[in-house]
Amino acid sequence: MPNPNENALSIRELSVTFDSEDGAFEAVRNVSYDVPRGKVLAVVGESGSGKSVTANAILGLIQAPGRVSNGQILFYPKKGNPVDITTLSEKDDLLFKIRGGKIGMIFQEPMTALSPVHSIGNQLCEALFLHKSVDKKEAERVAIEMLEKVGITDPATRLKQYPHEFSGGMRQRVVIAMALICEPEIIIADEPTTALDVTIQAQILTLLSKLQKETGTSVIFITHDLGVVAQIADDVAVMYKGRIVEKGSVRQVLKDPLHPYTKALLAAIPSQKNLGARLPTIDSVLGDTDISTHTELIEIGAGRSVALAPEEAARHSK
Ligand SMILES: Nc1ncnc2c1ncn2[C@@H]1O[C@H](COP(=O)(O)OP(=O)(O)OP(=O)(O)O)[C@@H](O)[C@H]1O
Repeated sequence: MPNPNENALSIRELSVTFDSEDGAFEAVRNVSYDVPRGKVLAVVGESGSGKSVTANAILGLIQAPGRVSNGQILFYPKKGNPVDITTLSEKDDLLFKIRGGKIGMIFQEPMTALSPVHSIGNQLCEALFLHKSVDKKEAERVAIEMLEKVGITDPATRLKQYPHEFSGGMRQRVVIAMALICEPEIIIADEPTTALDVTIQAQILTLLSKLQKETGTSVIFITHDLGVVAQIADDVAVMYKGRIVEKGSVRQVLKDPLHPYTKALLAAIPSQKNLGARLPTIDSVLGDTDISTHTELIEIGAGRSVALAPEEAARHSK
């Protein structure tokens, strides 16, 4: 499994299927994307497009009636051999090491990531005990340092407190500290600011961006908001109904979106210009455009791919 591009992770032709009495439903279809080391890849798309199911597959978290029905998820650790995560079972020690250790996770809703009955300090130290060989004193020192890094004042006192004693924004800072404390090589951030109010959202995004640059961690940032993508990401993959319909660098894709769905997502971003105006819905921008017929991604050069009719894709080829 060579890795010429220095990616931290490469997904290849991944499909995830949910079986039910009514038949099989492919929630993720033939998805391929790369997460370059030290960079931020945004995965954007509306609710139900398959962003979270893909992220769960990366962590080996697809459970029955779901299954990975095709493809590979290649993790390239900085040290050691590449691993195809789809081949690991729940009993595998390696999967345990990867989940929460090499690959950290920041969820949308901080309370799902934190236990209400344990102090913040206990939870941060527990994460360290699981993945690093440290004693209690060292774990507490690292936990205090981590809380400081995420902007929590008086960390030694805060360590003894419980999640309900923190505001929503502060709780999300704790979750970020939890995700980063084992020095993961990749962080998956699944809509990490959606549950927060707008001012706090901006603070959390700035914090994430700063920490990502300081630590050089690779990030998969899941969102439905292309506005956020512009702020935080290097590359973007746009998902629609389980497939990727366009991918490339953020600069290229936002400046010159080619797929009708990407164009519709861009039109739906609130901006200074349309402040106060009613934003168009994605369906209204798409109108009668049928975007279901061209499902294969075609490479058009400069690291960019788009699912368009071949003759149309050829017009955009560089
Ligand atoms: N456990 C499950 N059983 C059956 N179908 C599922 C299950 N989990 C997810 N799905 C389906 O897979 C599809 C993709 O869901 P997914 O959660 O990945 O979407 P998403 O793009 O992350 O949306 P959101 O932004 O709302 O989280 C959806 O149609 C969803 O209903």
